[in-house]
Amino acid sequence: MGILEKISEIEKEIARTQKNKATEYHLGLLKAKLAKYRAQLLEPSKSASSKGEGFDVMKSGDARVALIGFPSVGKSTFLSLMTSTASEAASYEFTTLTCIPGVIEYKGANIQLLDLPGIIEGAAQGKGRGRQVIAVARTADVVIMMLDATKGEVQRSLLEKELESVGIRLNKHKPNIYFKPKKGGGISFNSTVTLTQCSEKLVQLILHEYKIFNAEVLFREDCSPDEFIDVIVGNRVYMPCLYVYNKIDQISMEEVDRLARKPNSVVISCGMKLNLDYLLEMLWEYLALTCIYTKKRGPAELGLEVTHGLRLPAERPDFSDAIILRKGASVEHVCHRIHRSLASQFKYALVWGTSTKYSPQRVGLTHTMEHEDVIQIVKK
Ligand SMILES: Nc1nc2c(ncn2[C@@H]2O[C@H](COP(=O)(O)OP(=O)(O)OP(=O)(O)O)[C@@H](O)[C@H]2O)c(=O)[nH]1
Ligand SMILES: [K+]
Ligand SMILES: [Mg+2]
Repeated sequence: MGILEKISEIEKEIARTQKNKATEYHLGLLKAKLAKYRAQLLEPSKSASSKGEGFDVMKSGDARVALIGFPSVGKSTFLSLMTSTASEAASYEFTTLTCIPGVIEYKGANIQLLDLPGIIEGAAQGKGRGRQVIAVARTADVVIMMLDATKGEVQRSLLEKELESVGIRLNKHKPNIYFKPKKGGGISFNSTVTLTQCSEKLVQLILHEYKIFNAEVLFREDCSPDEFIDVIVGNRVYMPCLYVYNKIDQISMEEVDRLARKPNSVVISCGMKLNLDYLLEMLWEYLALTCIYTKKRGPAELGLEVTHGLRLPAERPDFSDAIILRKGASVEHVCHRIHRSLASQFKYALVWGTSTKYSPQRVGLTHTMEHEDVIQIVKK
């Protein structure tokens, strides 16, 4: 039996097994098996033909966004609208056959936007150019799942399933489980919270399925067996995903309203250029980027003024050249971005902005920066 058949057998068995206390272990085991076979399926094949020609686009800019969706939902139209790159759009399916990069300039950041071929059900198993598309999606910071507002919700759940099956977890955080395989000592199991979905016995069963007999496991969260399997397997990608419903010019106001209220969703029309600004705002939030401006010490601050009582103006921050960092970045991150050795010469920094109580405020390397803060670094 091939792997695909094994997978479908297990999926069928899971579907027909009633979920209750008595079947809990059996189901957990089936899920562990399923994850194992899927992993085998995804192992890169040795043949060169599976390599995607035209898919190896260099990462550039401050962040990468991948456009994923069924054929003809408007991905290429969107790229051509938001960037200076033109990507062919047409009314027939599979117009786009490779990965086409463009750049969105927003709030001083360069966001790389990747247009990709449409994907269909079975993409994860290699249908169409599904595997290459999904491989690119894994490298993104945010996925935009573009949907045709005139089509039903089934497209969305099909795509979610495809991405899920290759270890991409959308809008989920990494399960808070400490897991460390050991050389001996058996399995030590602990939890800091009450567990309602996993037990020590189930955890052991799952670990045995992966031939792990010695390990330390600590649940810090009430996780499900699937989440525990994700931790064991390890190569999961936790990806923010924005669901974008395009072509709202074709549906009723009531329907637009209903879609717009869904979590993680934005409604747009590329054709009529509706709501694109709001989409950018949402995208910015999902990318969780922070712009920091630097300011040199002016002559006044260096004590060079006082000629004829004339105050020389302090140097102005350079607002044209922001340093783009991840949300939560510290002063140390800023230093590293400016120069490799700056952190080691660091004495203190002055920060103006929302991250400090006073403007400016003297801060150390561990201070957390916020969006649009201005910083001046003083060296030893
Ligand atoms: N009514 C309407 N049509 C749109 C909108 N956006 C795109 N289209 C049309 O939808 C069709 C498909 O657009 P594409 O941009 O080629 O779609 P795609 O997702 O890139 O398609 P593939 O590359 O084939 O996967 C084109 O005929 C577009 O003109 C929109 O907002 N409203
Ligand atoms: K198309
Ligand atoms: Mg296209």
